[in-house]
Amino acid sequence: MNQSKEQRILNFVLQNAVRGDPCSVVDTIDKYCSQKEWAMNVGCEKGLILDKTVEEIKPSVVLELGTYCGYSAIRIARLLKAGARLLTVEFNPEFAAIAKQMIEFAGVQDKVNILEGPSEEIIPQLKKKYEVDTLDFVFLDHWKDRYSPDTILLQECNLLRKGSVLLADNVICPGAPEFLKYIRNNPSFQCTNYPAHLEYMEVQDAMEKAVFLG
Ligand SMILES: Cc1cc(-c2n[nH]c(CCNC(=O)c3cc(-c4ccc(F)cc4)cc(O)c3O)n2)ccn1
Ligand SMILES: [Mg+2]
Repeated sequence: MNQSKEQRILNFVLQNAVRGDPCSVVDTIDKYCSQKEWAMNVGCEKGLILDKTVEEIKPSVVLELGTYCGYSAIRIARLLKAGARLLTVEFNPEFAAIAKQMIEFAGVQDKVNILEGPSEEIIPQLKKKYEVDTLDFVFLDHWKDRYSPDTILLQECNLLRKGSVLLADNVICPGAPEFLKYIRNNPSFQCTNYPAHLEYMEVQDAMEKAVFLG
């Protein structure tokens, strides 16, 4: 049975990156996806915006929606302080299996917990099943039409506290118009837009940061 693109990306990392070195895994994925096969990793340009946000917040508990191959999970985990943890949610079992191997190869598995399933099922389980009190940082990178319903669900589940930061990928391409409308008209959020390009392409994209005001 021929390999998936995600399997090819993982194999390229296993053969070309340095085991235990998260930066080399990230750079190797970017090299493959810019030169050989496009893939929906956040990429290096938007990845720097993600890095700066994580370094600013110094979060203890992070939720990522949309793991894919684990590229942004590795970017986030490499910057987390000792004892901090990342919970990342992936809907597709094949992607989750690839991400698990990628995260282990990068050596950040002790900081990362991959939760398999749809976000709307996992979010209501975070407090009781995953012992989360509140989330310091949420990276939204999953199905774009789920960004606003899941932001509402996070509030309903009391998972946000004053100062919790949301960062959403792809608000221009593929686009999350409903989310932008919701979050920018909501007085409980302070929003900032970060124009960028779609990963590995000369196509306009942007990230949106939203700080929960409580
Ligand atoms: C419901 C639920 C869902 C998930 C979930 N897990 N994994 C994902 C991946 C979602 N990501 C994307 O679809 C995505 C797409 C593009 C893109 C594609 C094609 C183009 F032409 C241009 C741009 C670019 C990106 O940067 C993206 O992030 N969702 C997890 C849990 N619960
Ligand atoms: Mg994305």
